[in-house]
Formats: sequence, C-alpha cells, structure tokens
Amino acid sequence: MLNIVPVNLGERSYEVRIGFDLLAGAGAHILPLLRRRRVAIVTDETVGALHLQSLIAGLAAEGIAVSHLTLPPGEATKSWARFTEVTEWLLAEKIERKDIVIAFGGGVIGDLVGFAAAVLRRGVRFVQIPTSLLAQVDSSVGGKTGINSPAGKNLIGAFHQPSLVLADIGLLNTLTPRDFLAGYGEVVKYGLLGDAAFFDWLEAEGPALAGANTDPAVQAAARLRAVTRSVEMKAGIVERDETEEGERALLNLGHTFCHALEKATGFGERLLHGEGVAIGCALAFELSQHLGLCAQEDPSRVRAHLKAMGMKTDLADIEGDLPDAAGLLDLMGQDKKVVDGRLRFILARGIGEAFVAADVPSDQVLAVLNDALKSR
Ligand SMILES: NC(=O)c1ccc[n+]([C@@H]2O[C@H](COP(=O)([O-])OP(=O)(O)OC[C@H]3O[C@@H](n4cnc5c(N)ncnc54)[C@H](O)[C@@H]3O)[C@@H](O)[C@H]2O)c1
Ligand SMILES: O=C(O)C(=O)C[C@@H](O)[C@H](O)[C@H](O)COP(=O)(O)O
Ligand SMILES: [Zn+2]
Repeated sequence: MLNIVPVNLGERSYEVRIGFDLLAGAGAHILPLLRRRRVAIVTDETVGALHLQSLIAGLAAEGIAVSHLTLPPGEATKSWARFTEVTEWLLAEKIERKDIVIAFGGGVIGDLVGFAAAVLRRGVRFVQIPTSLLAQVDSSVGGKTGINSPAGKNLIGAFHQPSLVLADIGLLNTLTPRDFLAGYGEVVKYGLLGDAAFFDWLEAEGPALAGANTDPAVQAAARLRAVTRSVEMKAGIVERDETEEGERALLNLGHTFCHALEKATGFGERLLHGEGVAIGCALAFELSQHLGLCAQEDPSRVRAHLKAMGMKTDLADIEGDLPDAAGLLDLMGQDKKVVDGRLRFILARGIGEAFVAADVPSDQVLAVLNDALKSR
C-alpha cells in the first residue's frame, strides 16, 4: 500500500510517498528526478549501520551510483561545524547544481542536509528519506531547514523544499522506544492544534502504535494511518502558508517552551526535541487554561494521554538543573515568532482549536512556569 500526499506549491510542488519497502524501490522513485545516475547521501551512524546498504541496493537496482557521508547521531550534529563538513564534502564530491542530495535519517540529518542543499552552489535539489517517526510526520515535509546556534534553536536556516519525500514505515521498527515516543510528541501536536477527532483516535490507538506487544500487521496499519494523517495536515498548512506569515505558526504549538528547554538543557540527550514538544504542548494548554481560554479539563486530558503513553509531560521529568521562570522566559526571547520584541504563543480554545496569540502578558507566562517548576 502506498499513500501519496501531494504538497502543492507551484513549481516547488512535490509528493510525500508513504508506505512499505520504499528503500528497495528508491531507485525507481528517484530516477525520474536525475540528470545523471549519481546521488550523494548523508546519513548518521545509527541509521547508516542499520539501513544504508538497503538504500544503496535500491538505488543500484536502477544503476544509480552513490557516494555517502556518515555523521554522528544526535542534536549536536545540527551545528556550524557539521554544516561546514557537509557542504565541503558535497563540493569535494563535485555535486553539481542539477544533482540530487539525499538526506537519509531523522530530523537532525534532514534539517542539516536540507540547509546545506539550500545554499550549495546557491541551491541544489534534495530528497528526504526520513527514518524516524518525527521526521516522517513532520521535519521531512514543508521545507524548514537549518541548524542550531549557540544563541538558540534553529536560528540559522532557510526555507528549501525537497523534491520528493519517501517515508518507509518499516524503518520505524528499528527505532528505540525513546526515539519513537519523541516522534509521537509531534503526532499528538497535530491532533491538539487542529483535529480533535485525530486526538480521540490517538487516545484509543496510541498504545498500539507504540507498544511492543501489538500484532505487527495491526501496528503497521496504525502507523501508516498516523503518519499519513499527520503529513496531510502539515501539507495543507504549508500549502496555505509556506513561509510562516500566519497559519503555519500553529505547527509551533508547544515549541516556544520546547526550544527554550532544549537550549537550557544543551541540545542533547537530556531532552529530545519531541520530548520538549510534548512538555511544551502540556504547558501551552496550561497557559491557555490559566488565561481562561479553554476548559479546565483540557490540560489534564493532554497530560493524561502523554502519561498513558509513558512520555515526559512535566518539567519535573527533565533531569538536572533548569533556569528559573525568568531565565526560561529570557531564553524564549530568541523565538522566531517574536515581533517588535514581543513574544507570540500558540494557545488553544480547546483540543484541536489552536490559534496564534500576540498579546500574552509575561506575568501570566511566568506564573505558569513558576507553577510548573514547583513540581520539580
Ligand atoms: N524542519 C522541520 O520542520 C522540523 C520539524 C520537527 C523537528 N525538526 C527537527 O528534527 C530534529 C529531531 O528529529 P529526530 O527526532 O528524528 O532526531 P534525530 O535525527 O536525532 O533522530 C533520533 C535518533 O533516532 C535515530 N534513528 C533515526 N532513524 C532511525 C531508525 N530507523 N532506526 C533506528 N534509529 C534511528 C537517530 O540516529 C537518532 O539517534 C530536531 O532537531 C528538530 O528541531 C524539524
Ligand atoms: O514546520 C513547521 O513550521 C514547524 O514549526 C514544525 C516544528 O515541529 C519544527 O520543530 C520546526 O523546526 C520549528 O520551527 P522553528 O521555525 O520554530 O524553529
Ligand atoms: Zn518540532
């Protein structure tokens, strides 16, 4: 079964193809994009060890030659140093403007390689082959690319749409439970921001999606559905607002909190991006309820589902020291949604009813953060 979600952006349009055994058929999917039978693949050590040979075989089946670069896994790879390494390697490989670069990995590889492709020779095309749940449901789609700066998360980057996305659901079987659940944080986000029925479905099916004891065929079908619905939602938003002038900011639900927490914890293993998104979504609902925007039950319902999934939900779930509320608020000052020095938050009137709020008083944010920090 192959689900195809188009992303209609005029001359930058492309398809997200979601299904099984797509690595084996990668050559057939990618060949129509190529001028010469040659690609450059960038991956990370974990994905490379598990799946690179299958991808190379799938490309070789169509006579496509490959050169590849393998980077260390983890958020620290979204750095200036690795960006330099990737771009210089692509140049050393004489990757031309009309060639295709393949980002083969999770969101870290997708964001880094997408950014390298955006600026290499002033722009080469790239294909996303996302291998983590997070990358399949979110980062491989929509063209946000970039790296972290010592000043904050994703502060250096570009919009650069891929030419094709191949999401092979079978690859999710080799994810660690922690990485799977981190990706699930972004899946839940879609329900919370705009599809209450999807959130209802996740409450019922989430444990089967993630669980080790689910019938593999049932689990695969549920994962296909979750990835497809998430991509459909993201594609629709990106089509209407490619460069985040308005509606696209909804995809940032939970992220103002998340990015401050990622910066505070050093962009590493202490807090994965998707974990920060889950905690951030819970805080965004807490703030919405605190401001009288949503029902009292809503934040509890969000938390209850995250907890039922065994996910991080509260600031107390983050090990080690954190800044105080004022310190966290200060870190939020680098958020890309800031306008005229004023923070904007994604808040909600209920589950599935998020909106952009430009007028959130800082003392209310501090009150919610102080409450959340008390639980530590
Ligand atoms: N551009 C966007 O729109 C967007 C959207 C959401 C998140 N992001 C970014 O994505 C990044 C997080 O992505 P992520 O969670 O995929 O992190 P990641 O790329 O670090 O992958 C998580 C871990 O899973 C491993 N992994 C990936 N695929 C695997 C597989 N099939 N089997 C076994 N292990 C596998 C990786 O090696 C890594 O250790 C963050 O930097 C975040 O900012 C970007
Ligand atoms: O695609 C988007 O738009 C998103 O906001 C998706 C987010 O999940 C993702 O983490 C994104 O990288 C955040 O964007 P940023 O511009 O706030 O860094
Ligand atoms: Zn995100």
